[in-house]
Amino acid sequence: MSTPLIELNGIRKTFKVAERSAGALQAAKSLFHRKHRLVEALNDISFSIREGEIVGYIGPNGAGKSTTIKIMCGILVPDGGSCKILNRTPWSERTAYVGQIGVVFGQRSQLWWDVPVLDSFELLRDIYRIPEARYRSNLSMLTETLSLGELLRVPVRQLSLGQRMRCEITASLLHDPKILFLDEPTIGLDAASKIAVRQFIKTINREKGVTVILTTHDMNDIEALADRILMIGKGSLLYDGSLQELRQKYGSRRTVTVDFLECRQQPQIPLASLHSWTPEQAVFSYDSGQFSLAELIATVSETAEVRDVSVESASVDEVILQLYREHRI
Ligand SMILES: Nc1ncnc2c1ncn2[C@@H]1O[C@H](COP(=O)(O)OP(=O)(O)OP(=O)(O)O)[C@@H](O)[C@H]1O
Repeated sequence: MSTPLIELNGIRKTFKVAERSAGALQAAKSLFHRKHRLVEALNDISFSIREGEIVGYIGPNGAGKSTTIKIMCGILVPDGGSCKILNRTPWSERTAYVGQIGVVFGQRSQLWWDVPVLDSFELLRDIYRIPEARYRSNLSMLTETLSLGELLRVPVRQLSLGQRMRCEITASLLHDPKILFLDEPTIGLDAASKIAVRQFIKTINREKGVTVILTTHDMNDIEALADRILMIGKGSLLYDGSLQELRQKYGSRRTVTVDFLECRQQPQIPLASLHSWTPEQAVFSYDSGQFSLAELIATVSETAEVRDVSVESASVDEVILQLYREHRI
């Protein structure tokens, strides 16, 4: 087995935050006696990632995802622990390191706001010292795949969010990075742009072997992309495994809608929860590990004649929510 490309061991990070008092008098007092509190953003985070993986880094708001990504990109220095990526320590070997990674922060831009997109790309070419031939071929591949076309001549501030995001992704890949860090890459995008971005991420992973680490709150991103999920909560790593394993563990809940010709009596099914009931329709949820749909229908049919049945499995959001609940985060 190949050695890990990314290795974090016991990473810790605490932020010191100034406390503000309410009211003018208290605010004036706090100018002289400033109170601080400590926010433990990361507490002993360890994981390793191999070349070619697509890893979804998930967790609720404030869990520590962005802090971890910033440490892995060399933007933040942890208080403790070690982080080796491509055999380098990101924050202490930044100059040599940044040429090997690509970074997209969905909420922040790496492009120069007032100049046409192409000027930003050319600046990046000079910063990363990308040979002209490689720059041209990468730019033409990315322009075509991400349908940039006319956008290249437009100043960044005039782009829509979806257009800008496609340009950000291009900017992060011009220098052929080995690893791509994506912090909420589909935030605010419309359905078509989300699908285009996801497909593109898959393509560069498959065709160029780029290792991808992405944080997201959109579980469809995870479903479409991630081979593996790392889940963080209150600064600690709580889950490392596949979505498939999670589905097996938490995804056995089913919602069943039963249409009746006429049901005069409230249907009762042991071990299933009845959510709603009218003489025409009843909605239940049940655990498919406990009994089968056939058994459920047979029991309901004892009460009234069944006209139609539809079943829904738990969505990825529901599966992830159950995982959050189990860990009380
Ligand atoms: N620069 C900072 N100064 C003070 N506290 C910070 C700073 N950056 C992050 N924090 C705190 O550290 C914790 C983790 O924040 P982080 O941004 O890593 O979470 P996140 O998982 O990315 O959240 P979200 O999903 O909301 O973006 C939070 O409590 C946050 O308030």
